[in-house]
Amino acid sequence: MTVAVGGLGAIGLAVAKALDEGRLEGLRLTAVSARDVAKAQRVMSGFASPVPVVPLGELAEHADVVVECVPAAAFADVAGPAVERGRIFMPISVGAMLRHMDLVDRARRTGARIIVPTGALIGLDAVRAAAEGTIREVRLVTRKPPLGLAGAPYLVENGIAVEGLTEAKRVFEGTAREGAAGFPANVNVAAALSLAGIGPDATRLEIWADPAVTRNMHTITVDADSARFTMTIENVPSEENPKTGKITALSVIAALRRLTAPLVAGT
Ligand SMILES: NC(=O)C1=CN([C@@H]2O[C@H](COP(=O)(O)OP(=O)(O)OC[C@H]3O[C@@H](n4cnc5c(N)ncnc54)[C@H](OP(=O)(O)O)[C@@H]3O)[C@@H](O)[C@H]2O)C=CC1
Ligand SMILES: O=C([O-])CC(=O)C(=O)O
Repeated sequence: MTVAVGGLGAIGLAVAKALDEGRLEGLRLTAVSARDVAKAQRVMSGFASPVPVVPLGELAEHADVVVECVPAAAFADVAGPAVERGRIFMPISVGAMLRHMDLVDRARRTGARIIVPTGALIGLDAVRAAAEGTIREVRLVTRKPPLGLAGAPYLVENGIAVEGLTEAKRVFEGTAREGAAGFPANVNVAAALSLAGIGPDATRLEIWADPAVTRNMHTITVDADSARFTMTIENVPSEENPKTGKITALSVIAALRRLTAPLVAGT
């Protein structure tokens, strides 16, 4: 299968490198997109097989699988053409996906498939299994260093300051949909959890700005007729973008690997 990657930042570059290095059996990188084309070409000069840098809307013309790794604002430029051409579309700006759920109906029509990786979160296999039965409650508590949240539209609109905090402060409580809208660069994990489980309006989210933590921490709690579980992940920030946990790119790589692997484990 051929793969195109939109965005060569913290996540996209790691994914493109894994493909270029031949670490994903049966998958080959054929195109990338970047805002700064000259920078992308410089970065790829170290690749075994550099590929064309094309506009986001053209990625789908170059590959069977289109991976979106751009800021939320550019999500639709990648997503629309990929789904329209019937590709496998892998979004990572999952908060933006919630505002474009019409893509699911379009995918049904074109034969495209939208595969949302677990990303920076944990346990979506168990959430999906539980959702085949009856789930009573899904809750996510996200705890981040205050600077990782600074500038989020919800904080700005509500005059909530996170600078100079000496103790943890709960800055948001609401639904995953409201959280994804108010914190577009921060809680993609809440959006992914909601899509795996009971949807963005029923999934509850709390966001804490906590000066005592150096990692992005996410705890999910699920109460279902089949099981009750609580899981926490503590994400090491990536060097390129401290808002993004290192495990996010690895999750995308693992999700790509299962597209062609002869054996896959996990739901
Ligand atoms: N699902 C999850 O669990 C997680 C999701 N995310 C989300 O994933 C997305 C990517 O994150 P991350 O890799 O850390 O972000 P970065 O900011 O590190 O990288 C984004 C890249 O997109 C490029 N870009 C921006 N605009 C365009 C455009 N119009 N055309 C082509 N390329 C463009 C930028 O180029 P340039 O460098 O030239 O500006 C940059 O290289 C974000 O939306 C983030 O919120 C993050 C963490 C976890
Ligand atoms: O924890 C992370 O790496 C990033 C995060 O919360 C998100 O974007 O949802």
